[in-house]
Amino acid sequence: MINRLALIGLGLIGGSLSLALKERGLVGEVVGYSRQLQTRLRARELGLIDRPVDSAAEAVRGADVVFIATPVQAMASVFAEIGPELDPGALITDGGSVKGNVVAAAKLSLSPAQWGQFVPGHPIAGTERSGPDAAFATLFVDHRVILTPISENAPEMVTRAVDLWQSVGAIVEQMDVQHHDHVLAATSHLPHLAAFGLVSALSRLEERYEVFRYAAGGFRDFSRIASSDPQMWRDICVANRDELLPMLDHYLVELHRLRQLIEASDSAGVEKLFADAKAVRDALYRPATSQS
Ligand SMILES: NC(=O)c1ccc[n+]([C@@H]2O[C@H](COP(=O)([O-])OP(=O)(O)OC[C@H]3O[C@@H](n4cnc5c(N)ncnc54)[C@H](O)[C@@H]3O)[C@@H](O)[C@H]2O)c1
Ligand SMILES: O=C(O)C(=O)C[C@]1(C(=O)O)C=C[C@@H](O)C=C1
Repeated sequence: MINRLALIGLGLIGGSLSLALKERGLVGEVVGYSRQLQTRLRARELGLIDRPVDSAAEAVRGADVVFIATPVQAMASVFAEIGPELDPGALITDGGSVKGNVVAAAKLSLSPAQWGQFVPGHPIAGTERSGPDAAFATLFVDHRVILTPISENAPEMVTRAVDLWQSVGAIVEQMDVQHHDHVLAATSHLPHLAAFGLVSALSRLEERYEVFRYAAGGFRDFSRIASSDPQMWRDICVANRDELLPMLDHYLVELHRLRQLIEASDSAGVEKLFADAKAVRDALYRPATSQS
């Protein structure tokens, strides 16, 4: 049970965590701060927070849990602002999609005595929608949450972070910060880059209006995530560039290989590449049978 939760960033992720805790009766009061007054008022109207405040520092005063859910590059200034106001017993955690830069920002802005309180986290759950209206209470149910504890963490703080996510139905795993950023570059950051890139490329075609008029299911499925928030994805791509760029190069090599096969009218080669990819994806998303 949390007495007072400080929520910094009142959008899809922060709002959904708050709704999930409130729905289960696991939190006393939720105090919220977001940059814009309009967002804070909307968050209260939607019941995501009980009390909007005018600064991150004010939000964390007296809180026993602090959850930061702003875009990842904004977290450095948040840590700097909240540091002097944090309760020494408070758990500080976040939902950022990149962990390396967030941990570096925390270490730079919090005092070494506070490092042990910060347990970095990342819910592998989301949608292409953002802002307080996008939040919903069931977002994390049966979804993985990756915690990337740091060596300074007090074991009690890690346990509290695990309990927090499990209490809203998530499956918690732990991994090393750098490994997290490597793996997520592949399965989350690269696909978003590909989707934004495809829509951008098509929108530059002279015949774009004609092209988009006939866009159907395939384009819709592939491009859904290009409707995601540009600021959030700008921050992720820049913060994780060291892992993302080699992954992008790896993808470009594969696209180039495919291009060569098609150019050579190598039907067998094209079919094999597609069949191998289909087998991998089918295995990943095989529908559950009644026996399994
Ligand atoms: N959207 C997803 O699918 C998803 C999934 C997992 C993790 N994440 C991560 O969670 C975090 C939040 O993402 P989201 O989808 O909730 O975004 P969102 O845009 O819905 O919400 C972000 C909130 O942060 C506020 N904000 C921005 N800068 C701020 C600042 N300097 N100080 C205070 N508030 C500020 C915004 O006004 C907004 O209310 C990001 O770090 C993102 O990488 C997102
Ligand atoms: O389903 C979506 O729309 C998402 O983009 C969710 C998604 C992803 O799967 O890539 C996006 C960012 C995250 O940090 C975690 C989850």
